[in-house]
Formats: sequence, structure tokens, C-alpha cells
Amino acid sequence: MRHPDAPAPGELLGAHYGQCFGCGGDQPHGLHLEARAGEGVSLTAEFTVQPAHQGAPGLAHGGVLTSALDETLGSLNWLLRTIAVTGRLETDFVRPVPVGTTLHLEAEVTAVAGRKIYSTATGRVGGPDGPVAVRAEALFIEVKVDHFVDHGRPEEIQAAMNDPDQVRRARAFEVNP
Ligand SMILES: CCCCC/C=C\C/C=C\C/C=C\C/C=C\CCCC(=O)SCCNC(=O)CCNC(=O)[C@H](O)C(C)(C)COP(=O)(O)OP(=O)(O)OC[C@H]1O[C@@H](n2cnc3c(N)ncnc32)[C@H](O)[C@@H]1OP(=O)(O)O
Repeated sequence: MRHPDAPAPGELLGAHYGQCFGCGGDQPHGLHLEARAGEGVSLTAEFTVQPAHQGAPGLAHGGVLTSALDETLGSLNWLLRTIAVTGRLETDFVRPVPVGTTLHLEAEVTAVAGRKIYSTATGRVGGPDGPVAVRAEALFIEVKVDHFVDHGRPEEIQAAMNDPDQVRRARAFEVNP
């Protein structure tokens, strides 16, 4: 399953799109998640809960934690060299996560069946071996670049197509044999 040209274990994966809410470095409202390749089709990431991410006083909003899990799971695409979007995502909230907490995220692909990619992720607190605070199971569906070109707002699509870095990132996925 792991693509032969996938980044080596320990390597940072980088953002798939600069304006992405989950991983984009140019997105001021984003989570700025940075994922690192693991062994096989797995990876790790860290996310620190900011005051802007609150639901209840001093606690992370569940939707924001789900976004962090979604982005971590989506980053597995880099290791498969497949473009895929979230079709289904189920989150278990096991412990409350206070503002200021660093969530240690871990994700792996569990199965691939045709265009369907099954994956799972956990978010631990207090360190990479700390207790699980959130976990998720996901189904991603493989799509072509056309999915974005056909459905994205034209101004952002045009800007992405005019950005050589973005075109390079999209092409890296299309050479998937
Ligand atoms: C130069 C321009 C550059 C532009 C591109 C830029 C960058 C590219 C690089 C990387 C970016 C890639 C992704 C982003 C990564 C991470 C971000 C986080 C992830 C997200 O945040 S991403 C946003 C949220 N996401 C959506 O916005 C999806 C909306 N949705 C749809 O667009 C369709 O819904 C779609 C495409 C999912 C499926 O549609 P479809 O018509 O292609 O496929 P179909 O329905 O035939 O399903 C095929 C098989 O999947 C099963 N299946 C489908 N959906 C299921 C479900 N929900 N539950 C259970 N099973 C399901 C069927 O049951 C069937 O199964 P079977 O084959 O066994 O019958």
C-alpha cells in the first residue's frame, strides 16, 4: 500500500494547500497541523489547542478536534500518493481537552478496497504515550484532481492553477501508477 516514492519515516509531509484550514501555512484561521511520516502507511502530528478553539470555557470544541483528526487522516494520502476526500468520519470524544493542551495525533490506513480507503486515528494528551482523548474512524474516497477543478470556487481554483508550487503538489499525486 505504501507508495514507493512516499516520504521516508520521520520526514515532514508539508501542506497540501497553503489555504487549507487544517494544514495551510498561509491560513491565519487554521490549525497549522504538521504531519510527519511514520512506518508503513502511518503518520504522527501535533496540534495545540488555542483560545480560539474553545467550545465550553477553557475546553476545546469537539468540531475543532474532529477537524484535527480529519486533517491527520487526510495526510495519509501523501503516503499512498492518492488524492482522496473524507466520505465518512466518526469521532469518539473520550476525555475533555483543555486549552493549551498539545494533542499527539497518530493515524494509519487499515484497508484499501478499490477507491475506498479505511483509516483510524487517535489523539493523546500529556505526551505521545499519554491517555487517548479522542479517536476516529474514517472512510476516504479516491477522487481525480477534476473533483476540485469541477467543484471548487473558480477564483481559488484559478489561483491554485497559477501557483507553480500548488501544481507541483497536485502532480505528485497524479503520477500514481
Ligand atoms: C491545479 C489544481 C489543484 C487543485 C487540487 C489541490 C490539491 C490536491 C492535493 C490534495 C488534496 C486532497 C484532499 C484534501 C485532504 C485533506 C483535507 C481533509 C479532508 C477533507 O476534509 S475532504 C472535504 C470533505 N469531503 C467532501 O467534501 C466529500 C464530498 N463528497 C463527495 O464529493 C462524494 O460523495 C464522494 C467523492 C466522496 C463520493 O462520490 P462518488 O460519486 O465519487 O463515489 P460513489 O458514490 O460511487 O462511492 C464510491 C464508493 O464509496 C462508498 N461511499 C461513498 N461515500 C460514502 C459514505 N459517506 N459512507 C459510506 N460509504 C461511502 C460508496 O458506497 C461506494 O462504495 P462501493 O464501491 O462499495 O459501492
